Amino acid sequence: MTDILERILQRKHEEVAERRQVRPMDELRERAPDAPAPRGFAQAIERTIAVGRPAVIAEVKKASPSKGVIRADFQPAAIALSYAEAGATCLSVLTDRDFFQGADEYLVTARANCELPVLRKDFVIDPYQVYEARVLGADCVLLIVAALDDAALASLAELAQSLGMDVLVEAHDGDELARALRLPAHDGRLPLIGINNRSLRSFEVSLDTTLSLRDRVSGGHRLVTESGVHNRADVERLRAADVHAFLVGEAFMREPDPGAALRRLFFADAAA
Ligand SMILES: O=P(O)(O)OC[C@@H](O)[C@@H](O)c1c[nH]c2ccccc12
Repeated sequence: MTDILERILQRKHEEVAERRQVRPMDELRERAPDAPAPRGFAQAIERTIAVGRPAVIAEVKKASPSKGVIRADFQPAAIALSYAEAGATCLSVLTDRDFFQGADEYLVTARANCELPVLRKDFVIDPYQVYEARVLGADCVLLIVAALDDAALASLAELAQSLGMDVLVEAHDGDELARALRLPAHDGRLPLIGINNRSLRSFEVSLDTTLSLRDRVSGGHRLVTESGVHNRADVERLRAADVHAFLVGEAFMREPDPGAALRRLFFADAAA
């Protein structure tokens, strides 16, 4: 079986090498302090949950390897605005070009068109991409446990946090979750813990992934459930299990009005 994660990571190594040629890391490092100040990604999530609302990280995603093109008429500025007006807490923007048809510009555009904190959704394997994320204005970066060894995971998380960003550390199973939970706090702030319901190896989706691991995430860690949330029953099942932060893409991106879809899924009362 072709392992999609391995293919993506192979290509990502090449891509980072290409980018370093065009724009050296020293240049990015020098520009990072001039980037727009981080908006407080984890803090926005905590504030939302503290007032009893679900924290929705709404994803701006044109296509994926498992689904192909999800949204043909793709306008990141309008999508970001629509999400913000519907009550999203944060945005997630795919920047990977070769497998998700994303772009760095989509992140810049989406962020410029609202006031929400933004996650750079990409396959981060190198400090270069962390500096790049901050220069683009990202407020949080995704780190995928399955893509990194412990040393790389810890140093990339530290770098992101030292640049003022939050980190969302993504796990798919108990072993990966244990590794994510071992990451230390930085200035008293722990990484956000993402549990991806979609296997990046087989594409299979099951909310049971989150539900079965839920109890292992406690204390100061905030759990974010990722992928495969499609209807109100899904949301209710997860909320009943004390899961209050949701990363959702496809269910919004397939609808003509993504913000209206967000409202229906999370905020409309049962009659609406
Ligand atoms: O479109 P969905 O099923 O709602 O999923 C969103 C998000 O969780 C998914 O895009 C994702 C989760 N982890 C990733 C890592 C890389 C690329 C994409 C992802």
